[in-house]
Amino acid sequence: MTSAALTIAGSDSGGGAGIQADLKTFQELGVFGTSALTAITAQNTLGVHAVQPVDARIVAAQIQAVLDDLPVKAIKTGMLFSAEIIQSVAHELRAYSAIPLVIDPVMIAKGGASLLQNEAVAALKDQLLPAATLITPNIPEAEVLTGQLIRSERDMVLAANTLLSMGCSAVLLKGGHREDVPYAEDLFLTANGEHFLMRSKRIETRHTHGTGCTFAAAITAELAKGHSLEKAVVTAKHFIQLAIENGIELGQGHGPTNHGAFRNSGYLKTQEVELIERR
Ligand SMILES: Nc1ncnc2c1ncn2[C@@H]1O[C@H](COP(=O)(O)OP(=O)(O)O)[C@@H](O)[C@H]1O
Ligand SMILES: Cc1ncc(COP(=O)(O)OP(=O)(O)O)c(N)n1
Repeated sequence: MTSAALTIAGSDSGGGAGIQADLKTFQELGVFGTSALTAITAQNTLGVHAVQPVDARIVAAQIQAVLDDLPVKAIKTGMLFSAEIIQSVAHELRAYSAIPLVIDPVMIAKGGASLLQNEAVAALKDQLLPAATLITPNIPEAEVLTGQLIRSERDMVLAANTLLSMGCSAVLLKGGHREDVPYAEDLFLTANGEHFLMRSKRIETRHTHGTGCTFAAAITAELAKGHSLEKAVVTAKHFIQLAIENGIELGQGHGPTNHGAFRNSGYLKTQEVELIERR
């Protein structure tokens, strides 16, 4: 039977991030995509022009409708916007704790627009993070969640450990925002003590819109297919590397990545990703 995955996220009218990126990624990786919309953004490659949150009761109803009927094998959250929506999502997912949950704690879009209200950070930490199989913060998000500055690989390890202490089962701290190194390096750490770095060549490109959403969606799709968390994060790193490398020439700002590049490569993993076991 085909596996389904559920994304609980905001809509990006420009198609590069949010629910659109998630559904394209699910499709590319052979998983049936389902969705619960949390917010509508008027957005393009230049930035976010407007945000309209969806009523928390409608968010809950969408989640119920999907989970009541479809064979969802993994769930991802993206833009959640408010404490009310977070509360409603946490409540709905409580009965489905056996399904792997990937939380991408989306806070700020590349153009600087806020996608999570400041007063919702506490709700995210208290109500949702402890339920996560994996959280995938970027460096600014990890700094907000931990209150720690992250400027080096050592800082990444310290912050990832602080995030684990908040109750999630594993952390993938994404290093795309680090400016001190010529590579894009992400740290994976589990509550069982497993840890490794995934390092890839940093690509000089404007096509980085939706990289975080796409990466977390690829992990979710691989989990939905039954792969282990470790295998899922590695395949997803290859997926995002190829998607960035083959970015699509659209828009005037931060252009979209190419969700079809991994399939077009014959699902081949790229030589650009190196796995580094940490001592
Ligand atoms: N210029 C780049 N070249 C290669 N990989 C990148 C680049 N920018 C980001 N990445 C990778 O894309 C993924 C998403 O990371 P990041 O950009 O940090 O997240 P977000 O989109 O949430 O800010 C990570 O695997 C990161 O290492
Ligand atoms: C609707 C919506 N959700 C999430 C994001 C942020 O996506 P991300 O992958 O972090 O990429 P950038 O916005 O940083 O390019 C979004 N923009 N819109």
